[in-house]
Amino acid sequence: KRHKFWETQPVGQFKDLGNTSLLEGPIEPPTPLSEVKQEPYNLPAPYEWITCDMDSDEMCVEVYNLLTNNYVEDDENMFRFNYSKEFLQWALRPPGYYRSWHIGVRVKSSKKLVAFITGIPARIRVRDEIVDMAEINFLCVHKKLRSKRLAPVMIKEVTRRVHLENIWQAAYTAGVVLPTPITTCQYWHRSLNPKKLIDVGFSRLGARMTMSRTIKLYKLPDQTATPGFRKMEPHDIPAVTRLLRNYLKQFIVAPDLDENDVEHWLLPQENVVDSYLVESPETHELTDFCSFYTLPSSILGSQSHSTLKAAYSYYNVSTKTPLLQLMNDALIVAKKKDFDVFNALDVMHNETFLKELKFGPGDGKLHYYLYNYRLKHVLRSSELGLVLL
Ligand SMILES: CCCCCCCCCCCCCC(=O)CSCCNC(=O)CCNC(=O)[C@H](O)C(C)(C)COP(=O)(O)OP(=O)(O)OC[C@H]1O[C@@H](n2cnc3c(N)ncnc32)[C@H](O)[C@@H]1OP(=O)(O)O
Ligand SMILES: CCOC(=O)c1cnc2ccc(OC)cc2c1SCCC#N
Repeated sequence: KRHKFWETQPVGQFKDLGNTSLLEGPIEPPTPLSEVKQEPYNLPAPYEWITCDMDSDEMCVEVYNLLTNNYVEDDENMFRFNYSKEFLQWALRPPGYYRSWHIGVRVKSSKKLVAFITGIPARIRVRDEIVDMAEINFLCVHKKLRSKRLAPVMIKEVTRRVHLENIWQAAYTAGVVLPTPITTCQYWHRSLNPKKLIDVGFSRLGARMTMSRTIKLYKLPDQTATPGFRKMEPHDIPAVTRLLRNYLKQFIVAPDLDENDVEHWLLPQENVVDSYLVESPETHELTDFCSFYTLPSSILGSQSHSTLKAAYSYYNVSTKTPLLQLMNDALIVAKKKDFDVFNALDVMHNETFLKELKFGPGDGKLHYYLYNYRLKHVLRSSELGLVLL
């Protein structure tokens, strides 16, 4: 498959696979800032760049509407991600964020927003190296402007703006195969509302299974099982940071989170992110942690339902409570919060609980990528400690 754009980029190329003489690390050295292109890339005549100020509610609504109608759909066009406005503001304004990395394309005449791409700064550890990176996300071109090679221009422009901040690496995921994944993960789904998933056509009644038997199969207790299981609160930030930093050490690629990062990414926010921990009733020490984020999807082509309420496993740490029991408690609280499904990737230690907690494998894959950073070997998904939104 020809990748006319990606073959020009400093990313692992398919032709290099197996070439063991290539060293791990940056593919190209940084450019002197004076040599970074100062002006934006050219867009086709009718379009202009706009920097999207996500503090502006009006701008947020425009971004929300573009993504709601034009962002990622599954292969069967059953669902389309429907990130909420408050989720987008959370995802795009972490500590140290750059407004200039929130990039839109407008139609000059109508001022209509027709494309979007974002970056946020992140410290990512790769083995023993801590690398300042940009996490690239929300690349979206309006359905009516597809296949016009706009995406490469969007990507080059965000790259240019990231370079201007003296950052030379990036991390991103995609459902499509590009040069070259550092690992490929599988989505797993745990039904919480099996009747709805059957109504919309995602799940089918098992052979020799009635609807009531199916509902019973996925039924969860009303209360969590772990003594000391409670919602995370602000005063927990230092202990959660210690717990998470220590746990993530075991993975080859993982975020290097400090207390400011933990405060932003893991302090509960309604309809955005939920975090729970286990505080030992005897010693009051924090022993375990689990979290999930809220990402609804529009249900395309269903008369009976318009929105799927989905929870996505985020970062989980088990040091005393078995991960199986901790995640079952996460399922219980997600069900109580009326989620229809709890999704998880097979990253970190997730595969140790997926089958036992009645997750089923999805047919979608998620490929992880690094930009301008070569890894000697493809990673197993269990060697990955990074979850992107
Ligand atoms: C140091 C800092 C570095 C920062 C930058 C790092 C890199 C960040 C990279 C971005 C990470 C984003 C992560 C992220 O947001 C999470 S993945 C979600 C991406 N968005 C969607 O799937 C939304 C629906 N689809 C669309 O809006 C369009 O189809 C898009 C815009 C996807 C492509 O628009 P289009 O109208 O369908 O296509 P053309 O304009 O004609 O362009 C075709 C070229 O684009 C390549 N392509 C297609 N999909 C891609 C994808 N998901 N990543 C990267 N490249 C992708 C494709 O291989 C081809 O190049 P090739 O000819 O070489 O094969
Ligand atoms: C019921 C299980 O499927 C999903 O939750 C879901 C929802 N919305 C999507 C929107 C776009 C989409 O494009 C890949 C997939 C989904 C999926 S499956 C993969 C995500 C997970 N887990």
